[in-house]
Amino acid sequence: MNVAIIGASGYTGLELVKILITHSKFNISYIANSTGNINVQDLHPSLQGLIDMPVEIANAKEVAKVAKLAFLALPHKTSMSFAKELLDLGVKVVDLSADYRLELENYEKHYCPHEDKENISSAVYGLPEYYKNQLKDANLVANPGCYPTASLLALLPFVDYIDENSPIFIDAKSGVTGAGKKLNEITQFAHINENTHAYNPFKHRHMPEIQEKVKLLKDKDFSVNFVPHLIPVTRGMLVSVYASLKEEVDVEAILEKSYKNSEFVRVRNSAVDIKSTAGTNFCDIFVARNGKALFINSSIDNLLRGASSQAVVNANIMCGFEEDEGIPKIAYAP
Ligand SMILES: NC(=O)C1=CN([C@@H]2O[C@H](COP(=O)(O)OP(=O)(O)OC[C@H]3O[C@@H](n4cnc5c(N)ncnc54)[C@H](OP(=O)(O)O)[C@@H]3O)[C@@H](O)[C@H]2O)C=CC1
Ligand SMILES: CC(=O)N[C@@H](CCC(=O)OP(=O)(O)O)C(=O)O
Repeated sequence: MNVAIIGASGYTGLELVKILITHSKFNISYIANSTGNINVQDLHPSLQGLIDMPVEIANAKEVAKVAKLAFLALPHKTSMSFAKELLDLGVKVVDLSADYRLELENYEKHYCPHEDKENISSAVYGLPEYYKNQLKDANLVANPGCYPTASLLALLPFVDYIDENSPIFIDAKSGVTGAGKKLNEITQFAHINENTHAYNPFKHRHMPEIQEKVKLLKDKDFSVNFVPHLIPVTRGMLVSVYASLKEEVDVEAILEKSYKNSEFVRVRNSAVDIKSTAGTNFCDIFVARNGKALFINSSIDNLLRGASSQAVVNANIMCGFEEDEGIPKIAYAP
């Protein structure tokens, strides 16, 4: 099946190219960014000798001529205009941005006015462990944010057992590629090298995404206290959830049972680390309990399980292919 990658000059766009080059069912037929006029090998020298294609100036009508599905690795706000046009032209869309992740009211409260309101309700949230059936028939998939992916996979199995009257804290740490390739002050080498800090505590736009999905999936109005941190690594994300249980339950058994059929969640018997998932679609999770105090620990690669490999898993499910077709599983460790 021919597919397009729009936003191929960005960090997640490059990861999509790398995965799709060796995918046995998807064939890259169109690659674009905002300027075009370059070969993909010159855009990304790491791809030299592996793929020889022009990079186009993104144009939905041209996509529809050559591809049946498009991956949008674009900033939010930009994505929705392309998605709307592509869907009208009969092209399936996997959107890596935030544009279709939230219900309309929540989106407009935390982002901006939405320009494609009619497609929001048909978008399926692309967390395969919880939305697989809906994904099979989807034409539009909203790929989750990297922080919500790692946080929800850790938190959801325990939602029914957590005491809602005690605060729940999600402490999350991301490598700098999480911020995309554009320059900004906090991702500059001189700032983040040998440095680390929280940002947007309790105010990050992924907090409402986590809360909304807990409500939709578990019918619980949890208030989560989400604090992201930037750490001086290129890729990787570590999440630590702290909460109180209603009673002392067997948390390891709950976790095992939740993911016993999930190939891409690995239950670990000791605290997780980011190198063991870097380069893969795995989410590693560990849980521990001290009386009623609960600690859940998850790790993903922000660019892969947090974005591009999860996007390809979603596309596999949408197109009736094996879920793990072409999906990276071997970590970059050491
Ligand atoms: N980085 C991460 O870990 C994660 C990112 N995401 C989301 O995925 C999306 C992509 O992220 P990321 O790869 O990091 O972003 P980057 O900033 O690295 O890349 C953005 C891409 O979008 C392209 N682009 C921007 N505007 C246009 C336009 N008008 N027309 C065509 N192309 C355009 C850029 O092209 P050009 O070079 O021409 O400017 C570039 O290829 C974002 O929505 C992000 O929030 C989601 C989860 C994790
Ligand atoms: C380190 C860093 O800056 N991370 C980004 C999140 C990246 C991501 O996955 O978010 P979206 O897909 O919702 O953009 C941030 O905090 O905004």
